[in-house]
Amino acid sequence: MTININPRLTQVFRFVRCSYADGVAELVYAFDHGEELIERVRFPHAPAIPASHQAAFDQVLKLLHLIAGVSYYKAGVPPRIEVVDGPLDDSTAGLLDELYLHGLAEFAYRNGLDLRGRINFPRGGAKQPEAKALGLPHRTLVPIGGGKDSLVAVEAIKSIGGDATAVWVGNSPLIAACAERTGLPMLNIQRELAPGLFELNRSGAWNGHIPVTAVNSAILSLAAILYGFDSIAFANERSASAATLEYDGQQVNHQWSKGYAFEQLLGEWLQRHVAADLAYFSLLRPFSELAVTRAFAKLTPYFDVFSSCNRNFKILGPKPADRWCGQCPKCHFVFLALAPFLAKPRLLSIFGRNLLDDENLAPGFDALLEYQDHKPFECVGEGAEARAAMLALSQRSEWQEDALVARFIREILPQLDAKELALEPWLQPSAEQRIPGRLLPALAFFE
Ligand SMILES: CC(=O)N[C@H]1[C@@H](OP(=O)(O)OP(=O)(O)OC[C@H]2O[C@@H](n3ccc(=O)[nH]c3=O)[C@H](O)[C@@H]2O)O[C@H](CO)[C@@H](O)[C@@H]1O[C@H](C)C(=O)N[C@@H](C)C(=O)N[C@@H](CCC(=O)O)C(=O)O
Ligand SMILES: Nc1ncnc2c1ncn2[C@@H]1O[C@H](COP(=O)(O)OP(=O)(O)OP(=O)(O)O)[C@@H](O)[C@H]1O
Repeated sequence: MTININPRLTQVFRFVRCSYADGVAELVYAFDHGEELIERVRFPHAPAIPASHQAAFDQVLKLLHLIAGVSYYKAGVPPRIEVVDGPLDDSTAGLLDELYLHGLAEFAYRNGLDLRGRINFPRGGAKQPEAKALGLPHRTLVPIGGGKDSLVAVEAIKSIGGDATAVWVGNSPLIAACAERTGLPMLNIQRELAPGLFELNRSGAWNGHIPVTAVNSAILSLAAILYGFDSIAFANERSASAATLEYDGQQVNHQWSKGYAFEQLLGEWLQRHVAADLAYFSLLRPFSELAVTRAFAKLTPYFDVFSSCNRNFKILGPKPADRWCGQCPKCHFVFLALAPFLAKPRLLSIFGRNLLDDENLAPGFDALLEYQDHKPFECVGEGAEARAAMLALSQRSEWQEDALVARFIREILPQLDAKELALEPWLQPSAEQRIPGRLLPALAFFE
């Protein structure tokens, strides 16, 4: 198929239709009346949908269609959004307006666009009846991302004997290896972006970051209804709610759909519109990145399979030769955040090198510390927690002489207020969370 359209010049982004049959969801979009862009999500060994769950399933399928549209909408950001099925009820339109505005905030900032006032999902459709409980089985889907966070969530749930399944979207062998290592039952859902999107990208469409956690969340919500799970336990830490930067009065957060605002919006929408007994939440919400890395440092069986380096997860193009590229902000941050909690030789054996002894990486670590730069557009912790980790290392003889720790002691530390650099407060949980009561005992894993 050849897409003969410049999406930047289009007037309308259309949610054309969505359907589901035999384990495959089809999500169809178009710009103006141009060719259809079809994304497919494949659910393996999909059981028949019980009649009592059909309405709930249809609701989530529609929401998935609306959420996954963000990958295509961003290619053109035309002035109008049309939902061919008719206008949405106000609460659904509100959720989508928020998701597209904040989830695309980094995309807009980096492309010099201002999406405020531009994203208006059609509203005014009939109010939906309140969803009832479906009697979903007490089982938890635990999404696996290949990195440390989801593995900590897995082990916390295992520590209380929770009935859990490791689930992932896409065909990353690295994620599959992590899922296998958990020893849990596994579920791998495939997602195929419309090939036309890559053509549009090649011919000059707008491109940039999208809130991919929202897409994965909608896919897993559909899986929960389809296979019968009453809970979806993401591993999004507290630090994910902190903005990357502020620009023209707007917060820009690379991780917006990992943050608490989105968790509340989607979690409440699912309980109201889909099933009163479906819980969507993050098990790691009370914890900072440093509290999570401290917990992960004890999980040695995962050290030779996990990677937080996002370069492994590209759909197109080459993957890094090593699990850790060593060049990106995720590699830098995870190295720094694990260092206070792991024996140095162990850490170096995970990464295959000492990133803190490489002067060429100074700009990368400076950005993490928010020193002369803003936090990188990546899934990294807050600047203040990176500074706390660096201070902890600067007080340890085995790290003090490494190039970037020595530079921190010499150049950066004198400009900081030492009282604000303690590590201990970062290890304390905060109260903000939406974890269901039956899984709350899993938090003891972090003590
Ligand atoms: C792996 C990665 O980081 N990809 C980002 C990168 O994409 P790139 O062009 O280098 O290659 P591909 O990943 O192969 O993607 C090709 C194009 O496909 C489009 N696309 C891809 C996935 C998708 O869900 N929707 C899409 O539209 C896009 O046009 C790609 O160019 O750069 C892109 C542009 O900035 C990013 O959009 C790619 O990010 C992926 C969506 C992705 O999965 N990224 C996660 C690793 C990620 O950023 N996770 C965040 C979660 C934050 C959140 O709020 O959800 C995090 O870890 O902080
Ligand atoms: N392909 C995927 N399929 C399902 N869930 C995913 C996928 N990628 C990421 N996630 C989930 O999204 C959330 C955020 O991802 P994130 O990358 O922060 O976590 P992680 O990979 O577990 O840890 P790390 O921060 O070390 O990369 C986690 O709950 C993770 O499991």
